[in-house]
Amino acid sequence: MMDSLDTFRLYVNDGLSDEEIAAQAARYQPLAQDLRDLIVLSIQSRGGDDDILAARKHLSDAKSILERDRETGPYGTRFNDSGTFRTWGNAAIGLRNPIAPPLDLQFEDDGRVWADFHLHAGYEGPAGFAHGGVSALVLDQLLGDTARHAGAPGMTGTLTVKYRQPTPLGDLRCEALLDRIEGAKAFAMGTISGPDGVCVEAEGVFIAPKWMREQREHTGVQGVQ
Ligand SMILES: CCCCCCCCCCCCCCCC(=O)SCCNC(=O)CCNC(=O)[C@H](O)C(C)(C)COP(=O)(O)OP(=O)(O)OC[C@H]1O[C@@H](n2cnc3c(N)ncnc32)[C@H](O)[C@@H]1OP(=O)(O)O
Repeated sequence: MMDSLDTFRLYVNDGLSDEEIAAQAARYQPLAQDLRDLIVLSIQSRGGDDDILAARKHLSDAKSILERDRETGPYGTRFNDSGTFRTWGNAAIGLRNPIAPPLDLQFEDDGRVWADFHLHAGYEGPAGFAHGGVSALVLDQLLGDTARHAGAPGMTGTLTVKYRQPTPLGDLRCEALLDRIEGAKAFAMGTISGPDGVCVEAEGVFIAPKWMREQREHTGVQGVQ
């Protein structure tokens, strides 16, 4: 089990300049998008044996190239001296993660957090609709980031999800607000909406873990992102 020390090892100031970060984003983001396209093609291709074998050979070559120089393990949270944070492996917002829809969260001054996003055919649960676990993933991230945006970052303690109507695949919007903060706990609520209105509602409790609260007491620093 990871303890708080292990967690801190995944919070790294890697000293990159903002220019270097922008160059990395420009390099790796298109790769994640290509892989997202491949996820959809894996489901939708009608290729025969020859086409699929040929495509797999290209993918195998791509894997060999990408393996030449690589890291191992999770990406963690990286930041630099100017305070640019990167969670590029994150399953919901990670710029380098093709599993992420991704959510491009918008943070408003009034505390509201929202994103327009797209769920492709790879997020299917019931025929033609989004998997309920994927909706929960989106809402967990959205509400967690809403708590963080309000200055109360924390781990999800409880996420309550109410599925009002099936969520169609395709273009969707999610939005959330902070409800209140009580000590170590921040309460946020939000929705996912499709063309016919709200499909999913959620409430979440985000809790600053004990070690983070102790760190705050000792250092006065609010904690990690
Ligand atoms: C690495 C760290 C960075 C964190 C900063 C991240 C910020 C960046 C945000 C970006 C957005 C990410 C969005 C994705 C977020 C996930 O996906 S997180 C992953 C899923 N969640 C987890 O794995 C959490 C696992 N559980 C835990 O780590 C611990 O049980 C918790 C939730 C941190 C609480 O532990 P604790 O600090 O020891 O709690 P404890 O002192 O016993 O209780 C504190 C208070 O919380 C209440 N409480 C405790 N557990 C619960 C619960 N499960 N439900 C409701 N209330 C509870 C207690 O009753 C108590 O209330 P009061 O008595 O103060 O009224």
